Amino acid sequence: MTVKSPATPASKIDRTPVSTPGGPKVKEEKIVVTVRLRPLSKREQSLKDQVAWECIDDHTIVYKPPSQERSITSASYTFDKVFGPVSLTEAVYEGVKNVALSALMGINATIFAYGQTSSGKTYTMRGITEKAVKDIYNHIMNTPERDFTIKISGLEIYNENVRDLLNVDSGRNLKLLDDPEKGVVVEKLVEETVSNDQHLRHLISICEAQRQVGETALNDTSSRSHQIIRLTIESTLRENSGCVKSFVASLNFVDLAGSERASQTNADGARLREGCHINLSLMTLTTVIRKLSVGKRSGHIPYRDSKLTRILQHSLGGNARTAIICTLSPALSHVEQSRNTLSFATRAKEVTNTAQVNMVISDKQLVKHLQKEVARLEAELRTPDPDALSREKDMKIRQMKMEIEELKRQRDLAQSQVDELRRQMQERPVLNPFESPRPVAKCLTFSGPLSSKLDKLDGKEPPQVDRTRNTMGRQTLRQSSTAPFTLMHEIRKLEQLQEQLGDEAQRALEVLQKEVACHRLGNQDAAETIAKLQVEIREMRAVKSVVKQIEVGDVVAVNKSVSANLKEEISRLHSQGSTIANLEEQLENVQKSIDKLVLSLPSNNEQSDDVPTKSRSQVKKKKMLPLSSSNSANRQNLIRSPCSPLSSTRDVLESELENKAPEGDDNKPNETLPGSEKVTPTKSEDGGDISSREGTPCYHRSSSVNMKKMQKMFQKAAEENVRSIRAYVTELKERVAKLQYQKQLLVCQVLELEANEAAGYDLENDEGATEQEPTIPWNVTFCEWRQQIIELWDLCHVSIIHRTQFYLLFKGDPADQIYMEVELRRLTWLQQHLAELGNASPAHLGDEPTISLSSSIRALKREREFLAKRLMTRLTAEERDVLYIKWDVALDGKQRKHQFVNKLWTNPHDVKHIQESAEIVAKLVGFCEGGNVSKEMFELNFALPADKRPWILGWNPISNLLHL
Ligand SMILES: Nc1ncnc2c1ncn2[C@@H]1O[C@H](COP(=O)(O)OP(=O)(O)OP(=O)(O)O)[C@@H](O)[C@H]1O
Repeated sequence: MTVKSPATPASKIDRTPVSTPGGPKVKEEKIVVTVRLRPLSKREQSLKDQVAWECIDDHTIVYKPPSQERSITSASYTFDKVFGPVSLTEAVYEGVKNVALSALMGINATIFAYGQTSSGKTYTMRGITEKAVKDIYNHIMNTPERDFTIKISGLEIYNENVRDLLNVDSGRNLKLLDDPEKGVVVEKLVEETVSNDQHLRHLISICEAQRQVGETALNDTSSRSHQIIRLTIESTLRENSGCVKSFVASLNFVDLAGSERASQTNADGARLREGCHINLSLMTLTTVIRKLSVGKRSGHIPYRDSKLTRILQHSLGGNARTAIICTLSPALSHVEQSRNTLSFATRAKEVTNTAQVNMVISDKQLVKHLQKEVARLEAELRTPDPDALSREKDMKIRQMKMEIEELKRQRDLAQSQVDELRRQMQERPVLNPFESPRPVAKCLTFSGPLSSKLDKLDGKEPPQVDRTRNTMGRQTLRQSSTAPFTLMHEIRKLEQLQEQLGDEAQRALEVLQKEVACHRLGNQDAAETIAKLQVEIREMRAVKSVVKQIEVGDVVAVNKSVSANLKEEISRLHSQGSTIANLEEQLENVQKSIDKLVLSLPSNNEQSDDVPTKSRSQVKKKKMLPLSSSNSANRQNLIRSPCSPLSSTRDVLESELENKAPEGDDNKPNETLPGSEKVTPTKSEDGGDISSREGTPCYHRSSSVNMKKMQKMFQKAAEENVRSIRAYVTELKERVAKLQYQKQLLVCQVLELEANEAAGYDLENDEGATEQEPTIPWNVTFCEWRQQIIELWDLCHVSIIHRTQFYLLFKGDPADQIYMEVELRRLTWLQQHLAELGNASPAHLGDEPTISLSSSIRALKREREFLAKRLMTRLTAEERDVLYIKWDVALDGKQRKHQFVNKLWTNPHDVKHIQESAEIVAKLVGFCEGGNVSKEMFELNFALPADKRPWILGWNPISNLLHL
């Protein structure tokens, strides 16, 4: 049943155009032009007309006159597609299908047929319309998520009058109106809503039936009007989506009347009049096309000169995709008309349209939607739907179940990680520096991604690195794709090792305490030192307990939630930073105390020749007595701990035993050890009774020869002990520094992991890819990393003193890997940071320094000025001249020193240049290769990564020390 809605003609649809986000997407596109050459008609055949045209390929049609017509110039025409006499309408439709179906996506489309009378326009357009209708409905069937509404209107322009083909009663001449939004609209034109494809076909057939047709000499059923069938296709996402925007577009099927010659059509009377109107409007169309083909800005386009061009204005160089099918008769008798058609087609090829997706909000639709929504809410308020409530409850329960499952999974994962950790810890007993046969440095072993690296630090394994470390960037991302838990796991392990390190330090101090205890009895300075050390030891214990408290809390936290925010984790590490710094400070103090203690040792005192005899004898007594006591007190420990930092004293002690050195116990002064002879008090060197003079009954008697020997022996042992302790403390410091690096590395990984997550990297895939990468030797990686570092230094305008220091210190030792990696990561981050920042001023946060390209360049300039000054003080005039000559600085040039210094570290790709620059800067600054600069100076500040800036300032370069 036909649903007519005369009250809502196309021109009256209530709609508001809506721009697509970011403005309408306008697509410029040329009109699609195809040509269809029909077979000779029966009439033409009967007149023995000849075929004058041939489609030589899919795009080219050629005029091929019969032999007697050779005088006429042959010509060829090329189009988007040409179809020969045997081509089916299906094929022709395929050539314009895309244009037609654009209307389903909100893009206006027009397909029209142009050609002389009887060339096959109606024949072709019928087929095209039929196939388009079929495809439209197929699309609707396959797009259930959208609601489609199709409306149809039909009109003809007959003798320059517009008629409604669906409502012939509306009048013979409908008015054209200019709508500011929609352009030209036809007043009172009926637009019928289509219920289905059959309905649409039916309505189309009504239009065709209503069209003016007349018989001419060329065509029994010649269309005497231009026919426009317009489908308006609107589609909206289905109601429950809540979307009120719709695609809306019109699809025009235009079957033009054929151009004709009165002489050929034998028209007279009405036919002649029709022909005149037809030709007139087609001429306007041709003019419009011609003008458009040379560019839209070529002046006035006479759209208004005919109703046809007015109505089709959007389709001609406007907001529509347009396809023109030019139909041709192959007959030689129509060659001139065919040439005209091809000429029109050639012009049309050059016309550019600007189609865009049309979206509307229908006010009615919007109001309807809102009304529905209000009604639903009201209904809900009045009577809450028990089903809806229970559905909601079910959904929540399902959600909670899923969350519980996820939490369980995370808990199990955490548990398995903890178990694994435990297992590893059991397999690898905690190393006691006093019991382990291995050097203490070997305590730094890790499992997981860091383990190999740290093992390599020990220099045990062949120095090979993962290829993914070959370069930063993508490889780094892969490497950093460690799961958050693994990272936290690593952090925990580091903390455990840190605690272990604290224990070692503590034990070392205990030994030290015992060691120096002997001095208390005989040396005032030593006694003070001991007191100080004891305070330090207490403080260090306090530090350790703080660390422990934090760690215990965190282990619980880890078990509670594996997916805890990694940033919080880093904040926590940051808070520990000061604790670690305290520990280091304590170690520093201990070392100072030890230095002081060494100075106070008898050997140092002995060197003073001007010590009065009595004092010297007292000193001797003082040094002798406590030493014997000390060694006896510590002997068991030392013998038990062959690899302790005091292990070097072992030989001494053994030799002492071999020499049957006197033994005793402070607590059992009068007892002799089992098996030893009971000795009587003896005179000391100066003839006095030691026990009586010192008032301490615990000293062993010996001959003066033995005593001397013993004194020397114990003195030597004491010196060695203190030296060992000092070395050990230094080592501990280094290890603390390394731990700091490892933590920093983890922080980097966390940052990268977060960045990766934000960027949506498929970490698992990346990990998979990483596993397949073969490993490459460390020396190769080192060279690559160093080159990258040098280039990044240059890009980021890093201090050249820092570069020099770093370059000279890290030369490829596998143990340097961590320093190299941290530097590379730091610089990579810095480069990105500077690139992101551009010329913008960096924000200030509190008192912390800011980094920008300009500030870095300024700092580097200041540094070069400093070095230029040093050039004058550190080098002789001759040395300077040699350098000037070598570095191409004119000896008589102005500002030679600045010129020279400005050349240092400027070519990151020249190895020789880099090496020489480093050597010169080292000389100017006053440090030699690996000399007075320790790798520890590259210790990183452990800073909160949320800000990140302290990290990029992280190194403590010597330039800081120089207060540049
Ligand atoms: N490709 C074709 N194959 C076979 N027959 C065709 C083809 N094209 C057209 N014809 C036939 O040629 C005749 C004229 O076709 P048609 O009426 O479509 O021409 P027209 O261009 O619409 O003419 P007019 O402008 O006078 O209306 C018809 O009988 C039609 O069946």
